[in-house]
Amino acid sequence: MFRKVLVANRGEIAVRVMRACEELNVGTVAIYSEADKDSGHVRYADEAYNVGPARAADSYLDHEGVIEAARKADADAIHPGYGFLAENAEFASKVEAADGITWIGPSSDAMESLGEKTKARKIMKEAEVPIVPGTTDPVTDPEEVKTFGEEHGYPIAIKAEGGGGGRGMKVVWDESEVEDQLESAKREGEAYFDNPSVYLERYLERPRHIEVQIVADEHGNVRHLGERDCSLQRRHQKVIEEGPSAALTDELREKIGEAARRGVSAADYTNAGTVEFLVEEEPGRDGPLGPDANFYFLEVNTRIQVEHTVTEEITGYDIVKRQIRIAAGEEIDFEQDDVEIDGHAIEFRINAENAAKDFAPATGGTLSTYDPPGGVGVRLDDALKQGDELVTDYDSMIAKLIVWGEDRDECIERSLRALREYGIEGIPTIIPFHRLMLTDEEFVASTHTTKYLDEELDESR
Ligand SMILES: Nc1ncc2cc(-c3cccc4ccccc34)c(N3CC[C@@H](N)C3)nc2n1
Ligand SMILES: [Ca+2]
Repeated sequence: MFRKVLVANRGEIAVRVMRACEELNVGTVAIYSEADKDSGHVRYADEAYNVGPARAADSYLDHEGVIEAARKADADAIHPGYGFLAENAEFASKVEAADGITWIGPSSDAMESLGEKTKARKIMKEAEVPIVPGTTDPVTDPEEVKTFGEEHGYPIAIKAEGGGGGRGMKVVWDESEVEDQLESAKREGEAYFDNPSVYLERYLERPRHIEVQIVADEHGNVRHLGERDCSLQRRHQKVIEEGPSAALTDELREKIGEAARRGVSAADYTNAGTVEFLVEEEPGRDGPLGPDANFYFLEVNTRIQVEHTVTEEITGYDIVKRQIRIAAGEEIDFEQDDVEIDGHAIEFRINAENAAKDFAPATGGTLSTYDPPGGVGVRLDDALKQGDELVTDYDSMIAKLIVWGEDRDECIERSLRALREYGIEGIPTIIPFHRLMLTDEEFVASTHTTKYLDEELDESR
């Protein structure tokens, strides 16, 4: 086991990783930028190193600065958290090459191959994981798109090979849009991902977005820890995640979980990761998806995710501790059949944004009141205390409220109670928005699909 881990991140996820280290009797090292010198993750760590000015590129994203801090602290491992350098294969390979410092995450090779969407699709196809019908090689000219359209019909998704997350997708609704959309997809690919290559997929109009949590050790053991339903999104921004998915039958759950295991094994993937799928409601069917509903591989997230907490609450496994233990060479000590999903959990991202002003991020302020909720089934992952100054140099998420209930209804009731107890004054947050969502009948009926919030919000605006 490691002696000391440097957490190359900030905020709630930095404290989350340090809590796992504490339980493993591993020392904790924080890094911070000028903007974070009084922040919670610095307070929590055994020791802390300033890595530079507020600008992320000169601090949290500075490869050499982070590795130098690990050297100074004599840390023997680095955990990247999510965001920042978590999926940066180049940084991972620098850490792999740094003597005496272990990268807590998948190998840089696995990150490389799964980060390139066409390569990932080839690997999945080989492993007999269903992929969204489309190409596994890049397309370059409009004729190829039109031929695809004749064969598969419209709409077509044109995706950037280096894309993922909420970016890098153009939807072509009919043949007349092909030239323009192909050109803009290539331009965006070049601009955002430094890679103009694009590929095609049939565009699924009302899919559910299901993601499967994976843990895999360095001895060939791969387990899935069930799924999370992230269909409630706003402009590709997740605001509420939950698990298990009310839309899946046990049979479909098993099929999707086994497909995820096969896929990551084929990619020689290790540590924690998430396999994203789109699940297509059967035409004309309502309610839970039928046993032969179609599910398709979308992409792999080669990092711990914000919403890993939902899986921890319904399975009881501490995924971050598993990451650290796997990176230290330990074998996974449970079988797939030991994994049980118990109850229901919902995670609410607490963003310092003003929902009434189109979710505009807060521009500053002091947490004059900070009263966290508590009680049965209520978990709060944050790095805040009353009186803290809001740091606005990075993303707007300041905490995560995760609620567990014996079933989804109890989880919703308990969430409403926790959101009522959660007192924050001095900055705007989206807590009122979450309270509203929990009373929305489509949410409660859990029939929403990925386009839900954009439509809902557009109507309500
Ligand atoms: N062929 C095909 N059909 C429908 C899709 C719908 C989406 C999508 C669109 C809008 C919100 C989403 C939320 C979660 C997951 C996916 C989406 C989608 N995304 C959005 C970003 C990237 N993660 C992939 N790809 C899709 N691909
Ligand atoms: Ca190394």
